[in-house]
Amino acid sequence: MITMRHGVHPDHFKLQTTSELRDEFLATGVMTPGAVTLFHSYYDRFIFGGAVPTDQPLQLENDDALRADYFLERRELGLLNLGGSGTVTVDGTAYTLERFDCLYIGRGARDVRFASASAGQPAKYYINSAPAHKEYPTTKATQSEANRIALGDEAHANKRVLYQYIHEQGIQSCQVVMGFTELAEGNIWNTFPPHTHARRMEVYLYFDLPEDELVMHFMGSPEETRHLAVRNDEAVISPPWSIHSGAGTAAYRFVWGMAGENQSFADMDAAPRSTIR
Ligand SMILES: O=C(O)C(=O)C[C@H](O)C(=O)CO
Ligand SMILES: [Zn+2]
Repeated sequence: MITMRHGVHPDHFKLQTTSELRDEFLATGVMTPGAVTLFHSYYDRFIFGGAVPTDQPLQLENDDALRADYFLERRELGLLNLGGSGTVTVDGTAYTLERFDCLYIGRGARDVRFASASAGQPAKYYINSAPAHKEYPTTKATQSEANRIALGDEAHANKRVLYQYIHEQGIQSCQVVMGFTELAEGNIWNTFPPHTHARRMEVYLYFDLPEDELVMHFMGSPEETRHLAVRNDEAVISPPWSIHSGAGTAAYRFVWGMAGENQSFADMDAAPRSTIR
């Protein structure tokens, strides 16, 4: 079952209570052991979620909301393994994925199954999917094959490294752009100064956050910001008009995924600190 999430107008957004914002934009229970847990955002029809196989493989099930013969009939899918070793089998071909390995599965793949090597240390597959107009080849990439970008500095407590896997110069796709960012020890801020990109929506999944820590995630138009208290393995839907930044109570990692009008990572509109309210 896929949980649907509607979009809201910025004028409606600024009237929402904390509970309403959490209901609309926060996804919890993403990494539920023994289950595939998916959320469908009306922003760019982006589907995201987790698959955590334990002692039995899990299948990517079709969903009536897609009105398709199978899930990837008209879609593509990118996934990152954030947990223990596992195998993803696509139409009979098995791909072994270690932690921080990425797999892109192109439009037209009929049968996708998720397995863990050990039920005690299950794989945790984080999935991003978008409509696809063309079939690109199913492709695996390891963290060492990802494009590595060092960002930030200690003075602003935002020293971090960004790994791009599915992007214009990396794994080829129709819409999905996907990777993860890791904060250096003692650094807490991501994506600050913030930006928006009206051409693409984005989803952040925060992970590797210690049990009793949290990230205050900032969203909204630059001049009308709100925040969500986000915990480990929780995701935030970021509308195309929204900033998406966070400050943690400890270092963490987060997967970022986008879809929309283009795949130009640098196509973003900076929101200088002076404009933030
Ligand atoms: O830490 C960062 O900065 C990011 O990871 C930025 C995201 O990748 C993003 O928002 C790209 O549009
Ligand atoms: Zn962004």
